[in-house]
Amino acid sequence: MKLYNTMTRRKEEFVPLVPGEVKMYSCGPTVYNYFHIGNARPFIIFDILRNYLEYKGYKVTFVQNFTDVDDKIIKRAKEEGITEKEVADKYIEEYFKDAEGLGIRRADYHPRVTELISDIINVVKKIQDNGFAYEVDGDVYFDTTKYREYGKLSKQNLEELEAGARVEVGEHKKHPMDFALWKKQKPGEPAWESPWGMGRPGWHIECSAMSMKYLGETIDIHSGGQDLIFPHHENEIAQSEAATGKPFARYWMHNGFININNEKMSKSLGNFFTVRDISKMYDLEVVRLFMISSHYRSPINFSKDLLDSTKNSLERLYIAKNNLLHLLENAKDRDETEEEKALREKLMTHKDKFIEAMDDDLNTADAVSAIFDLVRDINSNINENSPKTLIQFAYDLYMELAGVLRIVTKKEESLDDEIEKLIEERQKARKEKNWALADKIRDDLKSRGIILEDTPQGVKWRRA
Ligand SMILES: Nc1ncnc2c1ncn2[C@@H]1O[C@H](COP(=O)(O)OP(=O)(O)OP(=O)(O)O)[C@@H](O)[C@H]1O
Ligand SMILES: [Zn+2]
Repeated sequence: MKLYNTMTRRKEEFVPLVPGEVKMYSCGPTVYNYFHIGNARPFIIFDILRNYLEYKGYKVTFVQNFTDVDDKIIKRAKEEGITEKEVADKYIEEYFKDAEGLGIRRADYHPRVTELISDIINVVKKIQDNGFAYEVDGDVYFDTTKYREYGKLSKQNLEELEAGARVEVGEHKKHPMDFALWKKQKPGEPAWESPWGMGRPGWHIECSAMSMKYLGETIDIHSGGQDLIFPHHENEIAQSEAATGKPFARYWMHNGFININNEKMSKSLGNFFTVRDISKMYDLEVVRLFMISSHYRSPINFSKDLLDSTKNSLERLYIAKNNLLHLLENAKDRDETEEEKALREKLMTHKDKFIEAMDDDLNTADAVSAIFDLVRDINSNINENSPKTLIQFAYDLYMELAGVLRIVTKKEESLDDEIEKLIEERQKARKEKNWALADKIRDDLKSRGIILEDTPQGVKWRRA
């Protein structure tokens, strides 16, 4: 498999450090809000990378952190009159709800900064002992001038960076690009004891410490959004390599942005849709399919129109799945003809295409196309006259590929049951002359592509 490595700026053959095992770390959310569609992109993409590596037979250990102490969380807690822990607990719980809706599995470890303070302090001490950090009145800074390779990920050199840098008032660092490993407590802020007095970790150090704790000093893949290349990942590399003297991560992967009107979707610009808001209008599986229909490094311009067309595409995938299930129920047991055997071969070519695409730097866009091509061939070649073995083969192949991307995962029964239940509710509302509720249920179903028809035999439904 080839992966694009930001460190070398080219696609490289992926070779894990230990054969058969992959250790990967992805920078997780700062938990002071619901996460938005832009944030969802790395969560979905790197979860798919993990699935795919497992599909290929690797044993994967995956870590994604929660930043649960930082300026934004402290601000949020003050605004709401609650503790930082309460803010973080709430949004971690909400993260898991939305992530589940998006089909994202839990990582093997989801460490939180506040639970690893002593590990973080130990890494800061190591960096200081190795001569790469200095203390000024309770703050500890990383000395960028001591780390010769500073800038190697973002391809910038220290002199140029220093020329453009600004030192904020109140900072006591020796060089403009030095950054905080440990921050002295300010009044009213959460703080922990340390060799440098009461304080809290800087942002970058948490990922170095967590990655080392759960995955070891050198890991295979480190990932996040493109905005993290500098300074976050550059600083993670400097800290980690200063602490251990070993390479920190072998492959650096970065996803492109979700934009709105060609501008990055971000909390600070206010141009974002939270996953939670979108979940009120769309099944989140639509968002997942939308996200993986582009290559992860390409920018995506987000629009509701795109979501609508993705919704229709997903519906087509479900119809094909349900057709196969219905065909299976009544299928004949008979031997396959030569032509039917040849069809198997033809269907398998789509699997080859799928794998070729995924092996080429996780090209989910082409992988999704391969699934649609497969579905097209299934629809036009498999019918009620097909033998059971062939229908089962087509169904298994389809579900195998969809399963790697974790799409088309819902069972038909559960969908049908839910619709029947809503129809009953609507009948009850009509009996009670609650026309508003009855209309609302009909319209909600319509927006999901389910059309109700009142017939003399009762209410019937069909897919639009
Ligand atoms: N518009 C976007 N498109 C793709 N990825 C994004 C986008 N915005 C943030 N990310 C990624 O989301 C992940 C979670 O980051 P985090 O919770 O720190 O969000 P953030 O950077 O604070 O968001 P914002 O930029 O909206 O303030 C990071 O990997 C980050 O690179
Ligand atoms: Zn990080």
